[in-house]
Amino acid sequence: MEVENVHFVVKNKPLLQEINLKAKTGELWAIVGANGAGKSTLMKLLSKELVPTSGKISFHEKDLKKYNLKELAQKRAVLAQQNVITLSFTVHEIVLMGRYPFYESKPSQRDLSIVDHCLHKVGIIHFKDRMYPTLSGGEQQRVQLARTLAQIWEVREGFILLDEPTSGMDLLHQYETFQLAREMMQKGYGVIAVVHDLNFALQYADRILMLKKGKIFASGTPNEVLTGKNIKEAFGVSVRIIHPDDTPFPVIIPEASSVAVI
Ligand SMILES: Nc1ncnc2c1ncn2[C@@H]1O[C@H](COP(=O)(O)OP(=O)(O)OP(=O)(O)O)[C@@H](O)[C@H]1O
Repeated sequence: MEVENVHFVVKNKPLLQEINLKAKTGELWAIVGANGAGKSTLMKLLSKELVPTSGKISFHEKDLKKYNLKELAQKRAVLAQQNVITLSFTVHEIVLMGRYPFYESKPSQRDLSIVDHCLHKVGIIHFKDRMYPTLSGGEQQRVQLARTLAQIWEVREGFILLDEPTSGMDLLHQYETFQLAREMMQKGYGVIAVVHDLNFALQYADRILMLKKGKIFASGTPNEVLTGKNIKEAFGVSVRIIHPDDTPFPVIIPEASSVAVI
């Protein structure tokens, strides 16, 4: 997935400017930045929910504009930031929606077994017959993750776009979600995820794109991008980055004295 000099403007207000990104399959990109930096807007452009005002986005070397939605749905899956569903669908029905691009009127046995497999994978098979609106926020998020996986499960060189995939999840499920994202990446998928927790980004991403006020502030490996200086400038928080002997990655700790009490 390649983004070349993309700008996105709404009512004369530039939300994104000069965005460049080249994400390959077999790579996990984390998009980080303060609230309002433009992360979700970029994810919407990557998923074709929005169209750039100028610049170009290509997917597998073809202009994203030239894909129809079904074709795109068979190659990439999106977990959006907001997934409000109040209708009385069961968990199974929601996850089966991930298979819609692959069947006409009736799901095949294969579709149904992929759905079960993804429900197992995300640890929610016991919710299969529950009504979706009765689940907690974190549980609903796991259902949406299972739907996203079900959509992409048999796609070769597919892309998974995750906008805050762990929002509402407890610590264990956050870890499991990032492990799963890495597992998918190792299977040959491309993964691009908006990540708020910089320690998760540091631990799990291959590459990081840091946005500030709609522009790229830094891009590169976690160690290159997640420096104390960059974090201070992009988030307004001083941090200490420590290197414990018993972890293979550094740990970012906010300096309490630098955070203003609201
Ligand atoms: N349709 C719109 N019209 C005007 N402003 C918009 C529109 N959509 C988004 N914005 C603004 O663009 C900026 C970027 O929004 P975006 O949702 O991409 O931020 P974000 O980095 O994902 O933030 P968060 O971390 O809070 O989810 C915000 O200031 C938002 O208010």
